[in-house]
Amino acid sequence: MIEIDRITKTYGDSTAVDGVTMTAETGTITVIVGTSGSGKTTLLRMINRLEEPSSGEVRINGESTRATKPHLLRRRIGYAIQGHGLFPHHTVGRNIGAVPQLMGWKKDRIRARVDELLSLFSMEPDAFRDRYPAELSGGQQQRVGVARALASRPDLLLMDEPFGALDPIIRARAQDDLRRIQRRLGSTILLVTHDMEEAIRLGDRVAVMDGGRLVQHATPAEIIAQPATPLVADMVGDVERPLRLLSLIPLSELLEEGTAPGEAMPAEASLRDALAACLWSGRSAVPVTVDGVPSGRVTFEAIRARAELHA
Ligand SMILES: Nc1ncnc2c1ncn2[C@@H]1O[C@H](COP(=O)(O)OP(=O)(O)OP(=O)(O)O)[C@@H](O)[C@H]1O
Repeated sequence: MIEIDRITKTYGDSTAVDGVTMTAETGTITVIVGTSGSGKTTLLRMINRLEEPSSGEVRINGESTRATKPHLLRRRIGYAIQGHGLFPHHTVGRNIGAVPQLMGWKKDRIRARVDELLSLFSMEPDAFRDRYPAELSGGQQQRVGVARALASRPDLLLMDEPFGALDPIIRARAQDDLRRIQRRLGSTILLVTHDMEEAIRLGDRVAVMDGGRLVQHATPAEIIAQPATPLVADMVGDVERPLRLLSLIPLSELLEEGTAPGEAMPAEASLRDALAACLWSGRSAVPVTVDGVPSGRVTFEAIRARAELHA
């Protein structure tokens, strides 16, 4: 469990983080979201003591971070940043194995860990282990950056805009991967983003920062249903944009051949209605009629892909 206890950071007269208190349970993802300058990065960097708090403290599993030397603390806490920060002259394998090596793991154990992580991120170990970062695509570099941060099974993984540089479609895949791997490994993650949609998609809990303060800390469903401040409401409003756009597009646009179970919908109905029908009834597609005649189907996957184009 991570306990952030009345933590504050001031620079001269200005307060970057103002008395933030919150708890993150082990094995969960907490997403810290807020506009530029709201103090997210400063809050994150106080957890691994890249910044020292002006007051307050952080406890990891009951132990104050002040009790551990910063460089030792940082070996226990993974850190992944936008633009991945890979060592350009080291292979993918050496990059991922960097922290285990510092911790004195045996070669075989490091190798096994590197291969396990590459496989988890859908990168064939034999094909990628010995490549250099420059020989990878942006998305692959980003995955290696996250794999490196996870390599030593840290108590905690801090991620600062880890997907900020990725285009929206790859980004959605990267988020899905992270979620799957986090569940599999049981990692505890604190992730910073300015993107409320990412927060809602990834977070077990979402922490919204505004002007250095924590203005809401709740589940994604609570944030959507009961935004605590007008700013949170605005941020949530942006998320609905893809949904609003789906409500303007008729089923006829994504009509494909095939059948689907359940009640049919007319081709003039909106993608939003079909999405709701799929989610509500647990179907992966709905049958569609044109002028009352069964004429094919629209799949959940196709709607989702379309929504992502507008994200
Ligand atoms: N080293 C520093 N010296 C002085 N002021 C700083 C320093 N670091 C951050 N600040 C100020 O603290 C405030 C919070 O910055 P921080 O980087 O934590 O915000 P953020 O929410 O992460 O923003 P962004 O999304 O733009 O990265 C800002 O007003 C920033 O200018």
